[in-house]
Amino acid sequence: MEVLHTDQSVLTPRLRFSDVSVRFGGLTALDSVSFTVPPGAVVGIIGPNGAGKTTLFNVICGFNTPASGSLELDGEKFQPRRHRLTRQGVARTLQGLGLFPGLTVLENVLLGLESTARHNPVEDALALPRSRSGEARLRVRGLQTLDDLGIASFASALPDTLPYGIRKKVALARALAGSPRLLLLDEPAGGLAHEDIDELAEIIRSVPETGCSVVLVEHHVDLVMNVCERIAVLDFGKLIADGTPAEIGANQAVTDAYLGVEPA
Ligand SMILES: Nc1ncnc2c1ncn2[C@@H]1O[C@H](COP(=O)(O)OP(=O)(O)OP(=O)(O)O)[C@@H](O)[C@H]1O
Repeated sequence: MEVLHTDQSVLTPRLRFSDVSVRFGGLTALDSVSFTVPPGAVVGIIGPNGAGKTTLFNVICGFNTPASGSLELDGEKFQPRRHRLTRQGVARTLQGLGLFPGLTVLENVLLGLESTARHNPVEDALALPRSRSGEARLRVRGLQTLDDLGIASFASALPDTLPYGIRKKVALARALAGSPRLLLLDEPAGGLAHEDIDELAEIIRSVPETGCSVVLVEHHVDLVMNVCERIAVLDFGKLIADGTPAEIGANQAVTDAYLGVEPA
């Protein structure tokens, strides 16, 4: 496949986070934080416990409203609507799995597609059930996503019967099924064995091939260093560094704040 080398700096960022501040009473969880996520890039967000990483995700998902600042998605003002996020092109995986134990793997993945499915306005107005062809299309898309992650053979299984690493992939498939523009991964390596983390790294690296950008919050620094082209570092709600993995690895302030500290 021919690879086009584009200068990312001239492209409109997939996500622009501008001067965003979030306060909880007297606590400033994010303090005028700005960074961008280029199209088709994997960007890592690291920082010690309480640095503001989850709050940053929550702003992008509309769960926390900034006191000031703004967001843009593909150059347009972005006002996240948490119940319509998938339709806005943003998907998120949770720190836990968030799978429904009573639904099969495929049914769990289809939940990720439900909210993106373009409804037929007449069917909607009359509260008619989704057409069979529409259902079939969603199932094909769900199965394709499972297949892309190498887990199509588990489509009919219940999640609790599967190893943790597979269940993690199911959660990822649910997020990817709706073909998001931006995928937020919240500590995806948590609870995974070493070999599963290597496989996860491969998957994360492959996501931009679909045109989707990734923001990765992760304590597993090796994973972040391996898969991200840029890394933003938060400490006490402030952005203390933003650069390539090599730049971040060589940054003394980052080492002091975070890299020297073994995560719990
Ligand atoms: N809803 C809330 N109400 C009050 N304080 C909050 C709330 N959510 C987060 N905080 C505080 O905001 C700060 C940032 O928290 P946040 O969870 O974003 O950090 P984090 O970097 O994700 O930490 P961790 O790595 O432990 O998940 C912390 O001091 C936290 O206690």
